[in-house]
Amino acid sequence: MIPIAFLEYGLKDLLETLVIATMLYYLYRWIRGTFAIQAALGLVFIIVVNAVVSLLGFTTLNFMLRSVVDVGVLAVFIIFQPEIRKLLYSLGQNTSFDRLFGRSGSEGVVEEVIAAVKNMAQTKTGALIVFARSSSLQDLVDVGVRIDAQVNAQLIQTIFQKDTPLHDGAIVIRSGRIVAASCYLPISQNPNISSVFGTRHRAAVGVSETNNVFVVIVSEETGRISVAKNGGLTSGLSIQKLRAEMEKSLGEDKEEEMGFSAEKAELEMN
Ligand SMILES: Nc1ncnc2c1ncn2[C@@H]1O[C@H](COP(=O)(O)OP(=O)(O)OP(=O)(O)O)[C@@H](O)[C@H]1O
Repeated sequence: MIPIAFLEYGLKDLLETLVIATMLYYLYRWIRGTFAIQAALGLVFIIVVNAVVSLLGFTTLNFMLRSVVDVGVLAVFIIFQPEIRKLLYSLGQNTSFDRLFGRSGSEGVVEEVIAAVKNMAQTKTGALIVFARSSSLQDLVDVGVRIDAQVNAQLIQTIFQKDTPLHDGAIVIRSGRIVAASCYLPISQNPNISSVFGTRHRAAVGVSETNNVFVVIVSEETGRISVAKNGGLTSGLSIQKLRAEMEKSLGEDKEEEMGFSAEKAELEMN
């Protein structure tokens, strides 16, 4: 034990401090760049003002602010609901055995998707392709149109062909198969997404905020290729860059660890 003023600080305390510091660091990384960080700053501001008011002895103001802080715990759960859901999702997913693809065949899937994306980008055919783990996104798949087909470039292009019944919404790929089309995804409320992106891109970011997914988007307006993961969006990818991103995020090495790269994609600001 090392005495620090009136405190006895031992090895156990040091360990506890390190655990708390690590938790806070990861919490910050989690919510960095999201709406939650602004809400967190707002809460911290109220707590600081409350402390100052209390020091100055303003009793009525102190009572009012304390009441606000008292309901803060409930507010935290409401404000951070998407982040908490994402945390619980990923904890559950990282302990489960399911994987993005079976051990074999993932390379073929990547090549088929790349071939489709290349053609759709050239012809400016809008597309939204979600790679999910084997038992995830069931609620979204259920409201889409069940397909259960091998991943094939021509099939993907046919699904996203304008004026066909299935072209609206997203396709979901799980365990190397297209499981559904016309899936409706949650739209991101992140205010940092540039206004040049419409609902297709916001839906891609939205589904990646609370699920461990990798999403490929082709813009109908510009033919631009983008990817979304971990609540971030990277836009204007070349086919080579897309292949690299897919291999990095869906590749077997990462798959061994956690299925997806934990690295956060940059949120497009322009
Ligand atoms: N919540 C959603 N889930 C799945 N797909 C969606 C969702 N919202 C919109 N889409 C798809 O996006 C299309 C509309 O795209 P919109 O033009 O609004 O977005 P965008 O990001 O500007 O895309 P683009 O660059 O292709 O125009 C819809 O026709 C539909 O296919």
